[in-house]
Amino acid sequence: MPLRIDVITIFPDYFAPLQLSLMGKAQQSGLVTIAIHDLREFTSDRHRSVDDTPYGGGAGMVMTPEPWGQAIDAVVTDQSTLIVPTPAGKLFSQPVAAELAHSTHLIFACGRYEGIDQRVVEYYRPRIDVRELSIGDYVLAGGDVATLAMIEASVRLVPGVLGNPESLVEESHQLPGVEYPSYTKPPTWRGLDVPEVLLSGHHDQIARWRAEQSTIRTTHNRPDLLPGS
Ligand SMILES: N#Cc1c(-c2ccc3ccn(Cc4ccncc4)c3c2)n[nH]c1N
Repeated sequence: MPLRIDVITIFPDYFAPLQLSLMGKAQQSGLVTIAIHDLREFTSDRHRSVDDTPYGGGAGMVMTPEPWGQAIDAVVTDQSTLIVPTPAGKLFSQPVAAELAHSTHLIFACGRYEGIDQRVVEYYRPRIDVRELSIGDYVLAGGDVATLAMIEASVRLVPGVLGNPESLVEESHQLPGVEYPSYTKPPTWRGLDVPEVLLSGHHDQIARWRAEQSTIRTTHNRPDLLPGS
């Protein structure tokens, strides 16, 4: 059963990259199906409006609930998980990507402006799994880039999408800490040599060196990921 993904957005063109590379191959292989829906197709006024002023005042505009209700109702099933990217969401992570990769149907609601009327989340929460997710502690202009990131991180974990599942084992955020540095040909580049141990053929020594490098890198770049931190 392929993973089905429906993306609802006012900027469908943001998702053209999903036809390329690994994401494109995943769709061609039938492991994943991705459909992009223009929210404005679900409006009923001649201006195809999707936003209005916020109750309670404040800057900016808020996306009105009805177009979202019409758009989500058009694709939702009782197997759906509704993902709402928002700066206020729980942090998206590799474990969350793994959960999404094993879902049946994901609906991404890509908001813009100051976000989507909260009643959309409130309406669907009793009916299906609803997850408000953030991709990090910085502010984007909308949910589209976050959705691209979450789709790519999740789809690459769908069994069969990656040619060599081995490559999933040693990558950052799978293992405790971050991954070791990588090198390839040429053996010397602009006077810089590849670490000799990697050319030695001694697999135990290489494994030990890589573990040391992972710890050094994690300590320097992501001490928060060190065991016991
Ligand atoms: N995931 C995620 C995000 C977003 C995000 C996601 C959806 C929307 C919809 C609208 N905006 C703009 C906005 C809204 C409220 N406050 C400030 C800006 C969004 C931002 N920003 N940063 C993240 N890590």
